[in-house]
Amino acid sequence: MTDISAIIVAGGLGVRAGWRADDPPKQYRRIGSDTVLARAVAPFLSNPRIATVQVVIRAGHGEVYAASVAPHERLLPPVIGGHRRQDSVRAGLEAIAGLNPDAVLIHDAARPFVGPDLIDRVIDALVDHDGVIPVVAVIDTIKRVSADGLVAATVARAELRAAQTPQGFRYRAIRAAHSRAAASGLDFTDDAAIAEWAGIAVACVAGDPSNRKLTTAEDFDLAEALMARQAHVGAFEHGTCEYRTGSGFDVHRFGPGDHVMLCGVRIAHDHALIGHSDADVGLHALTDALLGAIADGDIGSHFPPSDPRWRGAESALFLRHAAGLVAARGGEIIHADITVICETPKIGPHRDAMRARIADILGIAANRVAVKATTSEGLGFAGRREGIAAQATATVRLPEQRP
Ligand SMILES: Nc1ccn([C@@H]2O[C@H](COP(=O)(O)OP(=O)(O)OP(=O)(O)O)[C@@H](O)[C@H]2O)c(=O)n1
Ligand SMILES: C[C@](O)(CO)[C@H](O)COP(=O)(O)O
Repeated sequence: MTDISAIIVAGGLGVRAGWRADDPPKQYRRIGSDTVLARAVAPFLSNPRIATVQVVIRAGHGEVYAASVAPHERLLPPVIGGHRRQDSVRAGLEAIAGLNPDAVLIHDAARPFVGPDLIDRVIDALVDHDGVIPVVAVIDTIKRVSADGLVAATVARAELRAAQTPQGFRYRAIRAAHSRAAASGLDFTDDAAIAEWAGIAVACVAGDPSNRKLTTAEDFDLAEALMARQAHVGAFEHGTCEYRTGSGFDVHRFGPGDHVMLCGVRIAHDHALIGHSDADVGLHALTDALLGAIADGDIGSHFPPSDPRWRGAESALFLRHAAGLVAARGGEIIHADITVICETPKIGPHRDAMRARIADILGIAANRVAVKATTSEGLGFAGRREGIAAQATATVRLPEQRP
């Protein structure tokens, strides 16, 4: 594969990330020192196997684009996209028709954490395949939900994968497929779907969990946390850091219901835990442990139970917020350790799912998260099965704090 172009689609607005009229779209937001778009473009420009990079922008955004991405000899002038993502991709494909490359990589501007290895994996696989996409396994159980909000079915997930970008194709084949798709009036959410529809075989390579698409406001919180953490790596490397440990404890009583939320995982049970939020004692204790480590109040001071906004809230939101506060101080979460105290439900069968969920919320590896459980031998409120308690410890590394 000798002649490869990349198309970066940046013609969306970012409505789900909270875009409002007159705001620049989400791809022009800064995370750390660079915009999302600049970060998404950079690894393609620095890959010597990619001859040209074509960015597709929205009409009227030439100025904000120019302020975001520095000129580069292999970067073509931006072209204007269309109403849907697939229209923008098509505009990019048509714009490079004169170059007629052998292959094209199509990437979302909203995926700024794409790494050089992933790009190389897609290019390597294009030698033997007409279409290649990076995929990651689906970790949550997937439900099909009907219009009335009831679960219609649980979908077997063993064969499911979440598709990422860059997606690579033989240029002429995907250009023709996009052109037919445009004429068909059908909607497609990615280029592989258009390829499949047009009869192009699409192979999969390993994606990268950190190559997330920044879609919602929470995705941006996490991205900023990641950047802040990286910015302080230098300080850590030079030994100007300190370690702190925080602890947390929480209790919720049982009431009527058919499931409990524990450590971010829904477990069928003959009682529910009662609380203002989803009453996840494990995540509440860990949230307090993180807040303790940075000496920044407790879960109640950040999310007052009197505030109706937190009624029924998913506790992942509280934990993510605490992790964001650690990151905002340039900190890194080294370890999280939760002990759940209850007679039932049994925690063992759910331990790995809990660790994976907490790791995902905190943006750290699952081997930095411990979930343990104990009964209280029939003693006390937990022993009488009146509720569940959890205690947690969190260790964080912070840049040295001056008095
Ligand atoms: N008309 C469009 C719509 C989307 N995109 C691009 O396609 C990528 C993936 O789309 P998504 O994350 O859904 O972005 P938005 O369409 O901006 O998001 P939203 O649907 O929340 O408005 C983004 O890089 C986005 O800029 C595009 O080039 N042209
Ligand atoms: C192309 C994509 O990023 C692959 O996961 C995704 O399909 C874009 O979807 P969206 O609906 O534009 O967010």
